[in-house]
Amino acid sequence: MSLVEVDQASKTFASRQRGGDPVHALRGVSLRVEAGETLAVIGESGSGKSTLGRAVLRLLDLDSGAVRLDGVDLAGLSPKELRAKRADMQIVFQEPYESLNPRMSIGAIVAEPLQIHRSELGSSEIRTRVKAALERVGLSGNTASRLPGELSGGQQQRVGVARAIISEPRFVVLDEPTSSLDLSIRAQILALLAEIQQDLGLAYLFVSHDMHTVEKVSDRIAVMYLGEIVETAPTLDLFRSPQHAYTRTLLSARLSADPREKHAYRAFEGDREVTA
Ligand SMILES: Nc1ncnc2c1ncn2[C@@H]1O[C@H](COP(=O)(O)OP(=O)(O)OP(=O)(O)O)[C@@H](O)[C@H]1O
Repeated sequence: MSLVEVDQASKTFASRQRGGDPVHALRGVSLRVEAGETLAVIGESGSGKSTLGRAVLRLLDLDSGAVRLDGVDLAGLSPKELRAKRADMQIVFQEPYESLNPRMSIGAIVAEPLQIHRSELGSSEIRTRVKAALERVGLSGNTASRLPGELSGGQQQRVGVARAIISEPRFVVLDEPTSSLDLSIRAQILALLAEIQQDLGLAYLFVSHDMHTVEKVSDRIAVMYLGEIVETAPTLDLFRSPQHAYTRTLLSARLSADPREKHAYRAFEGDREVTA
């Protein structure tokens, strides 16, 4: 049994445009995440990566399919049981500032998961743990009294990481955790995430559109294209011998993550590119 198992997950959204076609964000996606590993999910913008990350944590409901943590189907849990499971699975978002309540102190933001999942802890124990979590991510304990707007982007993302790890999860979804940051800061946050993974034995689902990043951080890579996983392989194998045409296109660096570019008109069927 794997730590996280996703079986045949499907999700369709009504179009955001009036009269538009429904969007099949996930089409029968299956994957496994083992304890302590990093599985990267890579694909261009709109391929369904964030939807998958949220569905895995049951932050949104699937139309069909199942997500299991330790073999337990999350859809079968009561709200109370799901809350308890959430201590074990957390998320770090792409835009740190948007994911932090601007009116809450950093201390209150980082303490929140403990207040939800460990309500038996007293306030002085919570303060001690918040300080330790902030220090663990390279921030001083007195950052707790500051507001998100007073911090740099990199510091804000460190707060996002502290909030994700304070409940001692075993699985964290990293939804493009560095793509809004400057290049020099990106490397620091990636190094921090790797250290924390080692220390805590965490498993990551690392959502990204950037092959260079996932090459550095992942044990295995799942490639998403139009709501489907077209290929999953250990990182080295995927780079050495990509099986699917879309993976080869991603690797050839002809493809950027910008959907306005020409590649958006490329199409892939089975394992080959179909040119119009
Ligand atoms: N709540 C929603 N309502 C309607 N459509 C949605 C909703 N959420 C996502 N979508 C659509 O589903 C598809 C997949 O979106 P998703 O955000 O999962 O892709 P992504 O690969 O994470 O892209 P990005 O890297 O741009 O975030 C897109 O076409 C998106 O517009």
